[in-house]
Amino acid sequence: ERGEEIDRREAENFIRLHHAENPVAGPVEVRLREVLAEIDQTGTYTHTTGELTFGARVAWRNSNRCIGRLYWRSLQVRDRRHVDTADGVAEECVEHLRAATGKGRIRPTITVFAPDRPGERAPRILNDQLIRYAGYVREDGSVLGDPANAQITERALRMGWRGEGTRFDVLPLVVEAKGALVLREVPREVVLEVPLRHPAFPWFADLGLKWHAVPAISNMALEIGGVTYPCAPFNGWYMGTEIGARNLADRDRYDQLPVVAERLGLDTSHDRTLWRDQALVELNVAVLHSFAEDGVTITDHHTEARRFLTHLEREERSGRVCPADWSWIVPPLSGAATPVFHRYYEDVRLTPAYVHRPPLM
Ligand code: HEM
Ligand SMILES: N=C(Nc1cccc(CNC[C@@H]2CCCN2)c1)c1cccs1
Repeated sequence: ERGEEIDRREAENFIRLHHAENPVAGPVEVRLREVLAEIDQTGTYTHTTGELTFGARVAWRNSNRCIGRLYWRSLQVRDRRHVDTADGVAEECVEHLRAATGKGRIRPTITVFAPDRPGERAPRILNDQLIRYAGYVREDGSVLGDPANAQITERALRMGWRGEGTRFDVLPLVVEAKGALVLREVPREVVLEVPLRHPAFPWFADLGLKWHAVPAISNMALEIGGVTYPCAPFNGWYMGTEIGARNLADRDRYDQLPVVAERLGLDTSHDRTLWRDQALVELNVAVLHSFAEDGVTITDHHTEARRFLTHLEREERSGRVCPADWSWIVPPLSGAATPVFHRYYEDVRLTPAYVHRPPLM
């Protein structure tokens, strides 16, 4: 079958956007004629590397749930559209982590693999992120590690993988392409981690908590001008609250608030003592302090909120709408203590875009 028919209007809109914002790309009519002719002949068209790079950056600029868009122009784009085997994709994901991590100076990077082609499905990474901690479900239903990753952990175990059995076992990549399913360990040298300690409480280090430096999303598709790239892992750096207010705090994640509150000597007998809130703050202080002390890029929610409003004002000065989803932009800790809380946004959907892929059946 011809795969989904490329929407000619989407293609034309994107080519016009590219030329409007990049005059160096030359006369738009010439490129438009080429693209529309290629669609007529083959049912799709191939982006130039320049178009792909611009498209990936604008898709970030259009991401209405992202607070970190101020640096959208600096996204590093690794054009790997010629890579379409499971082994090739796994290898390039490892190289992506090496390139993006540095020694802690994290570089926002995306690797774009082969798109869906008429008659040939694109490769897919089954992990939600390139670096994830295993979640082992035990007989009594409790989970050792990250409960959010129980399903992919189960799949990896069924495929023969074995972890060390700690709370922070890095999962292998599971990649599917051309009907093959491949398991690939992520080499330790490309997995930078930060052990968590607190500047004022020596006992904090004894909790044995740590987190990985690089968040790299591998379960979203990149849509540019009617072409879908289902396999396009991208990374930035963390905002501390993601680790301290969600990953380590949520009850269906590492559920560490009661542990931290106990060690703080708080009265946890009633919510109204706000023991959860006090534990949250100290957990987030520990995350920001540990990353900064190890020279690993991270941002706090106050700084990031200010940067986002700077970005929004710049976009409006450029005559563009800056779409934003209030419920995702406002941080999960101290919302009203940040400036992004105290205003409205336009939650429109623009393309190019990063979209959630339909779940694999
Ligand atoms: C450079 C530093 C960056 C920071 C600090 C940042 C921060 C964030 C945060 C905190 C979220 C909400 C995540 C959640 O609550 O689970 C988010 C969402 C998002 N970010 Fe960014 N981001 C950054 C870079 C990027 C880059 C490089 C891209 C893509 C090229 C990107 C695309 C997105 C998208 C698509 C979402 C929404 C995800 C969804 O709908 O599930 N961000 N960002
Ligand atoms: N800092 C980051 N955080 C981030 C961005 C997009 C998506 C996610 C993961 N979000 C999924 C979780 C689980 C449900 C709601 N939040 C994290 C980045 C990840 C990749 C680039 S920036």
